[in-house]
Amino acid sequence: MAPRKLAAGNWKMNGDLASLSEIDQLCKAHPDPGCDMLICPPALLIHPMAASAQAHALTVGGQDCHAKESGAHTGDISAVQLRDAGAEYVILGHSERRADHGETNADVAAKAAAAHQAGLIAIICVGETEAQRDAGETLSVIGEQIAGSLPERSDSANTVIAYEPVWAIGTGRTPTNEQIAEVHGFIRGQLDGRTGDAVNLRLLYGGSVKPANAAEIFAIPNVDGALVGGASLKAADFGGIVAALEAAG
Ligand SMILES: O=C[C@H](O)COP(=O)(O)O
Repeated sequence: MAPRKLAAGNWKMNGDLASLSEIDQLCKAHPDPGCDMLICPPALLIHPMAASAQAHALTVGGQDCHAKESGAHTGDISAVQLRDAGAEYVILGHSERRADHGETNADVAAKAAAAHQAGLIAIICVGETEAQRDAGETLSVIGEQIAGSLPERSDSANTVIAYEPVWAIGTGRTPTNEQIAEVHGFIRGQLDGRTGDAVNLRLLYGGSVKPANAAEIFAIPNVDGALVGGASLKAADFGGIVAALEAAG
């Protein structure tokens, strides 16, 4: 059976305790969603959000984790600690972490292995910069990121991949449907042979997804959901994306 599609929200460094009211509204509007619904808030909000999500069909995730389980790593959070706080997923290798914190594919693979060990589902992000796309390097960059960022024993139960072209994040620009289809088809092919169940591993598209363009994006082959930034902050916007994913079936 094909896995349920996934609407994932990444709040990035936005939101506070008062923002939890958005979660209440989202859960009330979608008490029994026809897809998996996930919000990854800043770390400080994971525990209270997970507590209010407990009675609802919402899961909560982290935005990063350390590769080690514990120790002298000031300011970092381990996968085990995320799990303890109520997280079920963790986003890893987001382009903002790769750029701001110099995370390499090997770093991402080590973090993903720790996430799997802790029982978290890793959402591993890949994507090309505009310069790489213009240079015709999109597929080779993504091939390298997939090869280097997925630890051994990655499968559809513990891993999700998000394709996020760096130039589409927060810009209002999106690739053409053909460009998304090409990259998602390519990623599916790369997974074949690496995981026993490549066909079931969920591939998300991320980058300026809004209620207005969600239905069109979800109709593209091999798009199993979205990783949403700005439009995940408000219940009404994210709810519109959830509704489009439900309608896509
Ligand atoms: O993780 C989410 C992505 O970076 C997309 O962000 P955006 O929807 O604001 O473009």
